[in-house]
Amino acid sequence: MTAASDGLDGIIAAETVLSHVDGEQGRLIFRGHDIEELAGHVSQEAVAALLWHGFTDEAAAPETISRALGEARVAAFEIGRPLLPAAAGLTVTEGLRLLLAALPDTYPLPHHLLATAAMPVFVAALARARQDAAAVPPDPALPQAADFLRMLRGMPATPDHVAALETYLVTVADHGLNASTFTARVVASTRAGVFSSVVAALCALKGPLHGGAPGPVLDMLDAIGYEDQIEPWLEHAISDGDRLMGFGHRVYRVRDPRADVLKTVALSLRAGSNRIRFAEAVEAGALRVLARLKPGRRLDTNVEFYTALVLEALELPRDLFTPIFAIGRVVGWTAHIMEQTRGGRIIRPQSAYVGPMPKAAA
Ligand SMILES: CC(=O)SCCNC(=O)CCNC(=O)[C@H](O)C(C)(C)COP(=O)(O)OP(=O)(O)OC[C@H]1O[C@@H](n2cnc3c(N)ncnc32)[C@H](O)[C@@H]1OP(=O)(O)O
Ligand SMILES: O=C([O-])CC(=O)C(=O)O
Repeated sequence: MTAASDGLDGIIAAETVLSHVDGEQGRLIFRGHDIEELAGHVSQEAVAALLWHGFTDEAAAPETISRALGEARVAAFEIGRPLLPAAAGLTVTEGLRLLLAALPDTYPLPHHLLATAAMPVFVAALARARQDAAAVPPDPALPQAADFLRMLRGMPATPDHVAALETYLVTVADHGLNASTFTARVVASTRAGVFSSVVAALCALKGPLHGGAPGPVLDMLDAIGYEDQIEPWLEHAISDGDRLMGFGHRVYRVRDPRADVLKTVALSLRAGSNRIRFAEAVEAGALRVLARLKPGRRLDTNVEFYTALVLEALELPRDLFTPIFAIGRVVGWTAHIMEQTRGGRIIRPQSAYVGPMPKAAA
């Protein structure tokens, strides 16, 4: 047997038509479209139409999907609202895990639609419940991004906020075989169903090394505080063995293309603000420090650095960042789940046993 690959690095574990991450060129393609062609130009529903195409029975037009998601948000609200008291005392991500796990496998709506629609409904209701505010019912006529902000805030969001969130949700919709998508595909490969696969994916996303990085990015900016502290603070963090959140990637050896897409969004919301200028200085300092202290590894900015600044500019609380990532990524998860269950075999790699062998019989 060959040696194990640490972290499955470089192992190709699935064929997919959904997305391609070109780590050398810094390019991300969704089904034949560069991310720059989609983000800021199309709706989340249009990306769902693109990624789900061929896996579902319903017509793939974005308007049809928008209507179906609207109806599914109403259904999700009916399922989730009575369960909110059970989430008291949990974080929003933990509450989301609980409510998603309660989606019944027998529910008579297409499960990829209900899982996708449930995300904004549950996140908004859980965030409001935390502040003793009543859940706001969905408006099925709105697109997901606009309805999420409306359900969260209890009032319609401004067009610039809706557009910024929409761009973010499109940007993070899919990303090859990242940890959460791989998890979704493993669970789907056992035929456990869409809801179980999505719950498992959310659990993988929750970790700080994957979708949990943007909140800590802001914590890092706050902790650094002043321009003259940037490099000393970062050097100290690395010498303590910490990782700089928002930097490094398993696949990209150059800058993550989504960083520039989201930097443009952050600038559009907060042009000329001290916060963005400071973040740019921290980014530049981090790249210098990483090149100096980790010379063997090409570490660059990843999607999470400017995600943090976009979500902060949208005045969203830090503990909602991971669940909001899930509102975008569920489109990719469900597409991969459907792709995996179309004839894919159970995912079952092997391990190399390095433990002791039984003692020979005396
Ligand atoms: C949506 C997303 O999930 S994007 C990723 C979000 N996560 C983060 O931003 C967290 C910070 N980044 C990281 O922890 C990593 O870069 C990961 C998890 C994203 C990728 O990890 P891997 O490709 O497995 O890199 P690996 O863990 O093998 O690290 C290789 C070397 O680079 C170093 N390194 C990698 N990322 C960083 C970082 N952000 N800061 C400091 N050092 C780093 C490691 O310490 C290691 O060096 P060492 O061998 O001297 O210890
Ligand atoms: O691809 C990865 O490993 C992590 C990532 O950037 C994502 O999931 O968007």
